[in-house]
Amino acid sequence: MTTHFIEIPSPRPEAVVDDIPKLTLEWHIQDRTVTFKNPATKEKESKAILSDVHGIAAPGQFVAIMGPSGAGKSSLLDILSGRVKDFNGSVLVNGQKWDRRMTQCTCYVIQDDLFYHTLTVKEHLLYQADLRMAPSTTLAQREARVHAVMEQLGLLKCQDSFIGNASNRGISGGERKRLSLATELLTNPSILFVDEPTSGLDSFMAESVVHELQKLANEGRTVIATIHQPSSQIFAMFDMLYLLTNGRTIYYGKANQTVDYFKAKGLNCPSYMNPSDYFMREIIIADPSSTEKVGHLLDAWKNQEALQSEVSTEKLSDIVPMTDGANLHIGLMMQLKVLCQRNIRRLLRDKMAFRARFGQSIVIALLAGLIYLRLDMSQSAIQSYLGALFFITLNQGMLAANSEFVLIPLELPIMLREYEAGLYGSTMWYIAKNISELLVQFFFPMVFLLPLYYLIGFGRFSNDSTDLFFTFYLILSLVTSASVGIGYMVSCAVRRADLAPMIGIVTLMPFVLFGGLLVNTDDTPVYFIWLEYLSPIKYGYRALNRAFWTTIPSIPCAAGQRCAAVNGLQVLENASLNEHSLLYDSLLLIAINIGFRFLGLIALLFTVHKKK
Ligand SMILES: Nc1ncnc2c1ncn2[C@@H]1O[C@H](COP(=O)(O)OP(=O)(O)OP(=O)(O)O)[C@@H](O)[C@H]1O
Repeated sequence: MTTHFIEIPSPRPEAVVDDIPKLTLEWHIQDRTVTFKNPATKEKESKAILSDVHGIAAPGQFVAIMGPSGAGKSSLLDILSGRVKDFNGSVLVNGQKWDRRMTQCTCYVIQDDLFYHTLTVKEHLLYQADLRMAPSTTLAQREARVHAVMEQLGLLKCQDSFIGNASNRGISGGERKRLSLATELLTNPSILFVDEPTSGLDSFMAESVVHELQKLANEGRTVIATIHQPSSQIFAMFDMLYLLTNGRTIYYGKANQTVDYFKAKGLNCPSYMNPSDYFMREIIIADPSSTEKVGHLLDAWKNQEALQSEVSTEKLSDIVPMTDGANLHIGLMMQLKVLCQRNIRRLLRDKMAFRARFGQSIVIALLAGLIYLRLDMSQSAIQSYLGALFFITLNQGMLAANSEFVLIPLELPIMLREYEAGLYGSTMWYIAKNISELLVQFFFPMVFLLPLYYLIGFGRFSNDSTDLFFTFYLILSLVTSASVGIGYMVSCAVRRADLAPMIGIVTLMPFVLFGGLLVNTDDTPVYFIWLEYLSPIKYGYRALNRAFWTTIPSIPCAAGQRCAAVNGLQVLENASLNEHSLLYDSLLLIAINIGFRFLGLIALLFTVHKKK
């Protein structure tokens, strides 16, 4: 008989790990129907994406779910892993209903490997161990576990390499996939759900990742993976094959018996052809003749469907997950600490972003400093000073908000993934982000202000130039922080890196218009007054002006000349900037900052709620 398989030496049961609870998963799905709005007809439509789908996966088995595109593979995996609960039918673990405790014995390895690219492999795993492992574990135990999973998945040699991303080359695609697996293995799960572990990998990398999955199954775990176009070598590593087409099961059984099964149904896989390619071609529904052929195959499977795998006898009540069911989550303070530490480390590591922001601050400061270099105090200079102070406030506000418009949407998928894995609440992530990034909001205003202040010479007319400098610095830091608050609010609400900057600019523009220079406060239309109250630019600009002009006792005014103002106080009065004290504006900057951040949190909670 022609063989379609290549023998791959496999690390069989001698590697079985005793302390993994043995879990058998059994599913009987009558149907899963989705309702959606048809964009063409604008009508609501229902579509059955899975019907009459049954199966069983035992400990030690590596089950591959395959089928043409749209067959329902990911939908099935979502149901089996408990991510989707809206279906008719049941999913049982060792014969009992899936409960929350069991979730701790399973993991879901997603297709998109999402990481903070400036962390190293080992750092990423250590933070994950801090977040995932039971609070009763010691640091030494967590480090030992991280070392063990790195060793298990062949990541030791790249443990100190940056993970990287598309623009900063880091570890390879295969290593990223293995890192995704390693992350989930930290808690030693019994059942692994893996969504397309080989996508985007070359054949060698794909094989090495599937080999790791095979090893994990051989250790006594139940591994269920959706796989696209496996090579013959990869196909030979599957224990069980679950073939779906059009939302229905067309075959489920031993992978190495598939060829014989289909041969008996009249589909003889040609010698030396990859069996998976052959089946995919034969079970795809493309035209009326294939509809009829596939219909016969579906009926044939239905007639002989018998799930023979043995159900594990281990009782669910005896199973103690490694994460220690009673005390799964680390405390809130520990979550906050780990999230803050991780955020600070990844930000400090992002040297490119740091240099770009640093360079941007210096270049703009030098440019503005040279334009307004050592301005004299004269009637014509009043306008220039007002312009310089507005530009300084505007620049800090715009730059600070702008960078957040893009950064949060890029970070949200990582947060959502970790949130779904139950590592922390979204509020805790947001609080940690707010705290850990505060330092940055006080650093860059200093970089910007230091050269600019002395180039323009704001302190020349003051008795205490240093005091004025630090007043300027404090105001600019508060403007920066409030603008970051706007950035958080907009990006948490919009959630898309391509749209958030556009919406962000539209949000900022009214704050700029009513910032105090372009429209005199006394001339603001009544129906837009509320925008003035929310503008950090206005409070910042007004506070800077008050700090500066109160140091100007007189402005030269020649006899017969029409003078706009003869001292600083008059300038403030003419521009309607004399209404409130510096403390008042500073407190309002803090208040709107808290308000924007609070709205950002509400938007984030809404995003998370919608994802559920
Ligand atoms: N929420 C939804 N609304 C509308 N259609 C959906 C929804 N979820 C899934 N589908 C449809 O159900 C079918 C199965 O989708 P699923 O993603 O499970 O297929 P798949 O086999 O994983 O496909 P692929 O291999 O291309 O990823 C597809 O036709 C898909 O368009």
